[in-house]
Amino acid sequence: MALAARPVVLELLAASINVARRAGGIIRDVLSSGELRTVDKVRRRLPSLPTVTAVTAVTTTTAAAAGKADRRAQHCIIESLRRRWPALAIIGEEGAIGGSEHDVVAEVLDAADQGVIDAILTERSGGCPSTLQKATLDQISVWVDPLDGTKEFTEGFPENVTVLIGIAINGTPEAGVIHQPFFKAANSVTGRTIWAAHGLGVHGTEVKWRNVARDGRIVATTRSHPSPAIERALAAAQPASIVRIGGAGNKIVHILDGDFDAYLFPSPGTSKWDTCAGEAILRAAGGHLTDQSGASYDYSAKAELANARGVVASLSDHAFYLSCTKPPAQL
Ligand SMILES: Nc1ncnc2c1ncn2[C@@H]1O[C@H](COP(=O)(O)O)[C@@H](O)[C@H]1OP(=O)(O)O
Ligand SMILES: [Mg+2]
Ligand SMILES: [Mg+2]
Ligand SMILES: [Mg+2]
Repeated sequence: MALAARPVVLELLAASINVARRAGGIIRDVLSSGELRTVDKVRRRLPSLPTVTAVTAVTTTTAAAAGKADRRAQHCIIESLRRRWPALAIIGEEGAIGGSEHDVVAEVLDAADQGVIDAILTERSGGCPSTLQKATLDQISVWVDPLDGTKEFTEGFPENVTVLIGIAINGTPEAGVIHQPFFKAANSVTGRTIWAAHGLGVHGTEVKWRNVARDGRIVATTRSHPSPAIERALAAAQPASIVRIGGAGNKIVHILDGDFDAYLFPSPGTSKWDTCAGEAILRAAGGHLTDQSGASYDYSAKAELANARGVVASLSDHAFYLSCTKPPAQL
């Protein structure tokens, strides 16, 4: 049953699911056609089995290929959305770039995606959450990271790569899409798209909460941007194990999948496009993504781009993880 007038933010969400998937296909194409080099075997920890490391050969690609994938994926996302909503505030990591018409999605609204959202709304008692119903285009800002986990993309860990599209209403992340171009599903389909909206729940994965009391804490952080503050916070968390993997979106997905409990990054380095989508999805699951003091970031179109006060993300126990990032008491 088509809704009378779909809220613009839900049309935008359905379109974002579609273009994120298309951008993922572009990234896979660039990797498969890029300059690939197979480097020596590397030992890496498996997130689901933190005490086990696997030795695998990895295929790397060049920074030029990563740049090309970044630019093409961003052009696909931003140009496709802008054709439908020319006045929409969209901020992309790669800045103002051109691109080929070939990468633009002519019809951004995929009927199937829109149908899934319509069905959720129809089944939801009370209909559409008023935050989503009332939002007007001028209140919306969209933050796009076309390829998160760039370093890992070039160093042979493509499974860390995600496409991130975050949708904020009056500066608060209310809907988001995280697409994993290299996710291998059980039915060997490549790619997975996780999305959520305020009050409509999380879709594309079944959110799992770990039993910390029984199994101990598993905490994740950066693989490629370490700092002493991060090491202090990890020590303070006294985790059963630590996972060091790339990508902001990737770490949010692993929290939702129940692979670990928190993402601790009490350092500058990430930007609004790294966290807007993940924050919206975590919030829809009942979790939190804040700065290291527990304050929310502002995602309105004119907000500062940098997450200057770090990132702490969790499904539960957020106050505990914030306490781990406190600087050592002044001696
Ligand atoms: N110092 C930094 N300089 C540039 N980007 C950073 C930095 N630290 C983090 N990022 C961005 O935040 C993401 C999460 O960080 P990490 O992977 O280290 O956990 C990175 O994938 C990268 O996004 P991107 O790859 O889109 O440039
Ligand atoms: Mg990023
Ligand atoms: Mg990026
Ligand atoms: Mg970057």
